[in-house]
Amino acid sequence: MKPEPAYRHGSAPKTALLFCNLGTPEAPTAAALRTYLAQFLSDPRVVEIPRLIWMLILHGIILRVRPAKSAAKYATVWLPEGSPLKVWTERQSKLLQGLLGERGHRLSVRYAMRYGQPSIAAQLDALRTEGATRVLVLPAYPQYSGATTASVIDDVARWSLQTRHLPELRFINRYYDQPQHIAALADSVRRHWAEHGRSDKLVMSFHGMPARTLALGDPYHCECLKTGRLLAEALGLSREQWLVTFQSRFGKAKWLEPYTEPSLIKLAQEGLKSVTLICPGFSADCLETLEEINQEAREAFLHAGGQRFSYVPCLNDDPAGLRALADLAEQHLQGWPTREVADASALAAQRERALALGAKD
Ligand SMILES: C=CC1=C(C)c2cc3[nH]c(cc4nc(cc5[nH]c(cc1n2)c(C)c5CCC(=O)O)C(CCC(=O)O)=C4C)c(C)c3C=C
Ligand SMILES: [Fe+2]
Ligand SMILES: [Fe+2]
Repeated sequence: MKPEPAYRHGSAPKTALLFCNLGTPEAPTAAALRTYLAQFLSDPRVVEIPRLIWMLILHGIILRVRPAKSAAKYATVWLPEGSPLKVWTERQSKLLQGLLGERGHRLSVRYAMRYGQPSIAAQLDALRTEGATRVLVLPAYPQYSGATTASVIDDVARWSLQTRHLPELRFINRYYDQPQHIAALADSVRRHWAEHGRSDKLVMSFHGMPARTLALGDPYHCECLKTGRLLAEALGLSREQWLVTFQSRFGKAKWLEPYTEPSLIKLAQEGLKSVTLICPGFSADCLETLEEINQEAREAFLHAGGQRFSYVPCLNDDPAGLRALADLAEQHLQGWPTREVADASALAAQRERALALGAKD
């Protein structure tokens, strides 16, 4: 166990919000991708193949081939400030801090990445040093899956195994069906249609998962389908006007179906002329939405005979999306009095009492 700040009598409880996203490479280079993919793909929550066999495949084949290919894709979406996923996640956490502050909450908001920097452990250490005694962990995934949400919880648990004086911990497992979240998504589609025109179909593409995880009890597939239904209902779409698909298949095994790109090609070949794409499983734009959807899938649809492909950005810094996250945080902060103004005299009296009892300050 690592050394910790000395215990201080009479410190006021302090609450923090830790906003955790997946993580991203430090640069769009093969070397940075190798480091990132090695950590990401070694997580047994992400690849559920017997360890020894998987480590041989990962280090013998994948980490020799994929880094350069993925780096080239990242280079097409990289921003002057860095990886889109990191730029958005950092901005979301700052805006969330401001929004909760405006609502009168005194709490510190930090973001962390499950893979790469800033790590969950480093941010939890920093919060402990700041004196946080209560931490609400918000994984930036609307739908729960073992590969994402549970992996964030694993990482917090790993940190807690090394920590003596633990803060109270709470976790938000999902928010896909929160009415404010669905309303923010629906509004973003309506605004997009007002600006770019409506299409024949709305395709909602979610990150895929191996199909077997559904049979093994992962709720992700159900939560994606329900997100699709709720969003379609909010937009007043009839059943033939929308479709849920799954992207980002990895490896040869069967993943959740229907797959996004083959579905778009089939739709175009059947005569569909225009399509609107949205990725409601991603809280921020990243490689998977900007490159795989807005570049690759767009090209596949147009090449197969489609005429118009329009992409609705993720909620990113959308004010309604952030208000939904702030509402969600407030709901889960209940019972933790973040609005309580620390009463200096009560605190001083508490310290006096502790000293009178002979406790060391
Ligand atoms: C190998 C298995 C993978 C599983 C299972 C998986 C699940 C999963 N991932 C996300 C969200 C994101 N994934 C992103 C990138 C990405 N995902 C995988 C593999 C699996 N994901 C890889 C190898 C990569 C890296 C890029 C590449 O080489 O293709 C990202 C984008 C990160 C970025 O830097 O922009 C996100 C976000 C979810 C939600 C999910 C399961 C529900
Ligand atoms: Fe992924
Ligand atoms: Fe991808």
